[in-house]
Amino acid sequence: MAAEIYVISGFLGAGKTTLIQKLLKEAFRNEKVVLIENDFGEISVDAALLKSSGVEVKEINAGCICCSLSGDFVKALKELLDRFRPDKIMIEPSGVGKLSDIIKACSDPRIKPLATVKGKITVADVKRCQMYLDNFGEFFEDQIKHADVVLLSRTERFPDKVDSASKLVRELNPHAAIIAKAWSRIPAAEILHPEQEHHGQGEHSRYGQGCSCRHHGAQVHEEHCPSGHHHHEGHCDGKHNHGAEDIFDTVTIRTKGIFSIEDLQARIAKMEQGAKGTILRAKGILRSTRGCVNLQYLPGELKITKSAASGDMLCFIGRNLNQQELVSLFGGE
Ligand SMILES: Nc1nc2c(ncn2[C@@H]2O[C@H](COP(=O)(O)OP(=O)(O)OP(=O)(O)O)[C@@H](O)[C@H]2O)c(=O)[nH]1
Repeated sequence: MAAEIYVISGFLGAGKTTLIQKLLKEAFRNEKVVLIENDFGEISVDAALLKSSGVEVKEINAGCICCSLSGDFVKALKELLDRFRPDKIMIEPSGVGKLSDIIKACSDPRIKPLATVKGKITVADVKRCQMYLDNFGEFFEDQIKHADVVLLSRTERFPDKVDSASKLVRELNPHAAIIAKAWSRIPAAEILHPEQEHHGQGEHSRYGQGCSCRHHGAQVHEEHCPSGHHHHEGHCDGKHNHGAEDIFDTVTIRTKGIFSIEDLQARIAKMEQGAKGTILRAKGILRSTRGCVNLQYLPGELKITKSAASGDMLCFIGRNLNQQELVSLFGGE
C-alpha cells in the first residue's frame, strides 16, 4: 500500500515540531513512521529532539527543499520509501521553506506510485502572523495558500489575536479548514482528517462567511505561486522562486560551555538589546548546570526546558546576522 505523506509547514517557530510530537503520541503510535526534517542551518536541532522520541528521522540540511534542490529531495524520499517501507511519512520543511516546493517534489513520478500526500497542514502563530505576512509574505503566503488545514498556535496565550489571525488566513486561503482551539482539546484525527470531523465538532469553521471550507462544493484548490504564475500539476519552472538562502542568514554555534539557566537568560537578553541584524529565531540543545537543556527563542519569547537529547549547539536564523558577535556572546568555538 502507498505510504501516506503529511507535510507540516509553518513559519519560524510556529509550532511544527510541537505538532509532530502530538501526532506521534496521539495518532501514529502503532505505525511505522519516518520523519523528514529540513532545518535551515548546518545542524538540525529538531531532528535531535525528535530522535529522542524513538522514531526514524532523516535530516536534510543546508538549504531549503526548493526547486534547485528538489532532485536531491526526491532521491532522498525515494530511498527512504524503498528502505523503510513506512506507513506514514511526516515532512517538516524549514520555517522559511515553501509548502508548494514540497508538494511539487512529492508529485514527482518516482514518488507517486509509492506515496501519496494525505495532509498539507500549516501551523500559524496568531501573535506573529501579521508581522510575518508583512515582512516575509513570499514564504508565509505560500505556506498558508497551499494548506488544506491551518492550525492556529498560541491561541490560549493570545486569545485576543485569534479572530484577526483567522481572518487573515481565510483571506489568503478560502478553502482550508481553520482550527482555532487549544491544542489540548483537538483530537489528532481532526487535524489529519478534518473532512471526517467536519461539523461534528463545529468549531473549526466558525470564522469567515458561513462555511467556506474546502469540504463543501468539491472545490479544486489550484496551485498558485506568489508570482501569480500557474503551476501545471504542481510544477513550476523555478525561475521566479526565491530560495530562503537569498533572504535569510543562519549562524550555527558549537560550544563546550556549561551554562546556568540565569546565565543563558542574561546572554539572550544581551543579544536582544545589542546584537546587530534581526534575529528571528534561535534554538539549540546546550549543556547547563542542571543537565542538557533545549533553548527556544523567538522575539519576545524564551523557553529553556530540560532536554532528553544531549548536545552543544545553538542555531540562529535572521537577517544580516553578525556571526562573530553571536559566537563571542555564546562562547562558541
Ligand atoms: N504557548 C505556546 N507555545 C507554543 C505553541 N506552539 C509552539 N510553542 C512554543 O514555540 C516554540 C517553538 O515551537 P516549535 O514546535 O519548535 O516550532 P517550529 O515551528 O518547529 O520551529 P522551527 O522549525 O524552528 O521554525 C517552542 O518553545 C514551543 O514550546 C503554542 O500553541 N502555545
